[in-house]
Amino acid sequence: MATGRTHRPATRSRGIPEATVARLPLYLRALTALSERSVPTVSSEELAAAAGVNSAKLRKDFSYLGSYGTRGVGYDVEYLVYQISRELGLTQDWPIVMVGIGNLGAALANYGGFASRGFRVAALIDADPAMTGKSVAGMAVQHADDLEKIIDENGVSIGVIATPAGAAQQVCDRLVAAGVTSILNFAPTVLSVPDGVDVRKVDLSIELQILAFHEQRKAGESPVDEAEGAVGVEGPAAKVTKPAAAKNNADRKGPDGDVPAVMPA
Ligand SMILES: NC(=O)c1ccc[n+]([C@@H]2O[C@H](COP(=O)([O-])OP(=O)(O)OC[C@H]3O[C@@H](n4cnc5c(N)ncnc54)[C@H](O)[C@@H]3O)[C@@H](O)[C@H]2O)c1
Repeated sequence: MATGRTHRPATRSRGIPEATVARLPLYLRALTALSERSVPTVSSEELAAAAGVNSAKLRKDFSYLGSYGTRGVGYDVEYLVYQISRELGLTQDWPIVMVGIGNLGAALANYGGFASRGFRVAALIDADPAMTGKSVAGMAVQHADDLEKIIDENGVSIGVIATPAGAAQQVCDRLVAAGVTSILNFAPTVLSVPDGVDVRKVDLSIELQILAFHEQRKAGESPVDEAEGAVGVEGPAAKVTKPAAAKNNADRKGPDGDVPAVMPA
């Protein structure tokens, strides 16, 4: 019988804000680096700087975990690593399946960072019969016909979709019907899922488009300059004034300024 598939993140049921949940991996990454250097304690300021977060926000975030540190000493690094890992559900094994083992799927399968963070790639699945049995990242690719069986046998609750956009919804529906309750979607399409299923979307081209927007602003070429003289450019975007755009840009920066590369679906 499959295990773990009805697990919901305890963090939400315990009332930790989503924004705090989204920062926990940043703290964990910084803390893991400290732990690897055998640093025993860290101040909120040092940890905030290492995680790229404002220190007052960090203290507030940690208060949700019931972790307040010791005045003059700071936070115990090992204990915080444990606490945050537990809060994120990383103290247990999460088998994942990847569907669509083309260029991107194969690259993801070869990425060692999943396993080191507790995500075991249980199966690689592709619909192309020519891919079946092929070795990718040391695993034999399995045919999509067996998707339901593979999910059941491995107790999978997290699926990664790296198929073409046109196939993604159908793959998603099959994953969900088979018991998957969390999906990481790389395909450039919006997925419909029933209540109780979480979808996170990664789209690097959107990130590049946002960077292009800011590059354009830095170069002092706001669309409004061109729009004013251009024919047929209308709409709210063309009405943005330069100072407002500059303010928006400034608002994005600061200690928490990075827009996460993984956007909520
Ligand atoms: N999110 C991002 O930042 C990002 C970056 C690159 C690519 N992509 C997207 O990722 C997807 C994959 O890109 P790619 O370059 O690897 O494409 P690809 O064509 O190399 O690979 C797609 C694979 O999916 C398989 N496939 C098709 N239908 C399937 C189905 N129903 N079930 C199982 N497997 C199926 C194909 O056989 C193929 O092996 C595309 O949707 C692409 O747009 C996203």
